Amino acid sequence: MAANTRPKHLNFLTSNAGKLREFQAVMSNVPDLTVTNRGDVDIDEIQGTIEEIARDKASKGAAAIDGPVLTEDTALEFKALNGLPGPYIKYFLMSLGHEGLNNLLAAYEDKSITSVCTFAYCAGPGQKPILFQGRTDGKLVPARGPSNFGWDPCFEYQGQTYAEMDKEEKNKISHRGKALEKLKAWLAGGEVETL
Ligand SMILES: O=c1nc[nH]c2c1ncn2[C@H]1C[C@H](O)[C@@H](COP(=O)(O)OP(=O)(O)OP(=O)(O)O)O1
Ligand SMILES: [Mg+2]
Repeated sequence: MAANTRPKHLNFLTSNAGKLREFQAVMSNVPDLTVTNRGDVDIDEIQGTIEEIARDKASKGAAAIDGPVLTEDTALEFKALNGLPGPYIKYFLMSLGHEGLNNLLAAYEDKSITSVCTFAYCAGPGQKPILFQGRTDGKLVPARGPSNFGWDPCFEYQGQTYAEMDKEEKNKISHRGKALEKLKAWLAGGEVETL
């Protein structure tokens, strides 16, 4: 896609306030870009790989609103569990809570986890989504810090949990911050790694 055909507007479909807050903090000052959000479009999420789920969600979103959309999927991979819960982390978190997530790794010495953020841009119904992915390695720990965004209190990166960091600090090193750097570079016409 030529640089001059890259979008000047992003309509981010998400019902998650934490995702939206971090997205807006990074994207609201991008030159020549406007962003909007819709949280009311219900998209059934399929089972599959992170990338399959991300593509399907963006395609369904574009069909639902009959226009261009940006969607995002977040996964949390536990190394000792060969990548699970991965894209199903939402349901694990809802059912088990922070303590239950830690219990999943009680039998394992290796507490390594990776947060994975995948933004998907779909230019309209029937168009192939373009994926921008960011990954950050960390450690699963008992909850520390404010509990206002998902599993943030349990994700430790270099001695601090995501929840203990201030917002700017998290965006600098997080899965979402890295994915948004790729998206921004692409919007500016650059060659970036997409999926
Ligand atoms: O940076 C994060 N720090 C902590 N927790 C996070 C983060 N990012 C997503 N999360 C949580 C939200 C949900 O429990 C699950 C992802 O599920 P996921 O389907 O991608 O999100 P969602 O359903 O809440 O919003 P959406 O409307 O965009 O699908 O991980
Ligand atoms: Mg979801």
